Amino acid sequence: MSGAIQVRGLSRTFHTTVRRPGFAGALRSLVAPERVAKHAVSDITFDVDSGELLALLGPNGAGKSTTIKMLTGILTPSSGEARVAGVVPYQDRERNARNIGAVFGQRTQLWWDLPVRESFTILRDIYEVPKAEHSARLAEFDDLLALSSFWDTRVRHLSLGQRVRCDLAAALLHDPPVVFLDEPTIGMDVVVKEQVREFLRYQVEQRGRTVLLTTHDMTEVERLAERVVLVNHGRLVLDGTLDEIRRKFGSTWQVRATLTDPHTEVVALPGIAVVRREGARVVFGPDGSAAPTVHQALKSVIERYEVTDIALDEADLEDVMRAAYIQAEAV
Ligand SMILES: Nc1ncnc2c1ncn2[C@@H]1O[C@H](COP(=O)(O)OP(=O)(O)OP(=O)(O)O)[C@@H](O)[C@H]1O
Repeated sequence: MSGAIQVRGLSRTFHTTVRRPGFAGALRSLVAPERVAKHAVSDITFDVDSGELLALLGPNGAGKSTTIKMLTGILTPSSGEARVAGVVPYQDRERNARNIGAVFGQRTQLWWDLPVRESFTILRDIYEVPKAEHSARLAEFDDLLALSSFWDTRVRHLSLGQRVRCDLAAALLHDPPVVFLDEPTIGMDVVVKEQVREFLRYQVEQRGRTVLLTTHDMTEVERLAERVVLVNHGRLVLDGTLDEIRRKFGSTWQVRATLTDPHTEVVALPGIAVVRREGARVVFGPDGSAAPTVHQALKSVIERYEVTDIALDEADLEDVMRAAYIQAEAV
């Protein structure tokens, strides 16, 4: 196996009892409970390379959180195997905890009644971070996340955006090579979201951390991830770069060009059809074959024709992912 995160045939089934409706049903359930199996994650395999940010996407209930819980050692898989920085997380939780940072957007790992500063001191002692390193790291986090204005505020009094910024800093205080983020920016305003994204980009590009992120925010995916893994009903349905996914599911782009010479002969280019022509104005689109990305198409048109104006319409990532989900439903 290679990669900072290695997932092989990972599965997790939950067994729950269901209550039958009505009084008689409730009585029957008490005597003879009906057990149902929920396959939350089924036979998932993927790798995340060192220094890569991967977005794990999928509709509600697809199995993203369950996957992250297995990789952070909170849950044990029913079958399959995972390694995070060389450690099997659910077998060696303590070693795994030293190698990873985790933020679950809805929950906090900070001490509710303590000021932020004290929470950070406790974490410093737990992870045995030398004092000088701790101070240097806090200064870096403060620079990127502007934490110092609420250092002395009790965690319970922080706003959501402030609290998640503190959680991010707390998760990275012991310098873990691998970071798991489950919907880190949920409910944040756009300014704070951008601040968090900037912070994550810095952690990946400058600090070489490996990040596995789940989100329903497609702007976040576009800004941060090069590669995405899409799960649906617990199964992996797609693993590819954003460009590959756009090519597969988002073939609705158009390039609109105005030619310098309206008499230029216009022909189709590889993968690109002429959708419409009105004098100098030409609209190009994908020809249905292995179509290029909108950016490749733009380059081909500019290289081939002399134009006075060029514009592009691209299916946004929400549309692309919707098409991917719909196709996945049909499988
Ligand atoms: N402890 C549990 N017991 C029983 N079923 C569970 C348990 N945890 C999760 N599930 C079920 O497993 C499936 C996957 O849930 P999971 O939380 O992993 O989805 P998700 O992709 O993270 O969804 P969301 O985007 O809504 O957070 C769901 O059908 C959920 O109801």
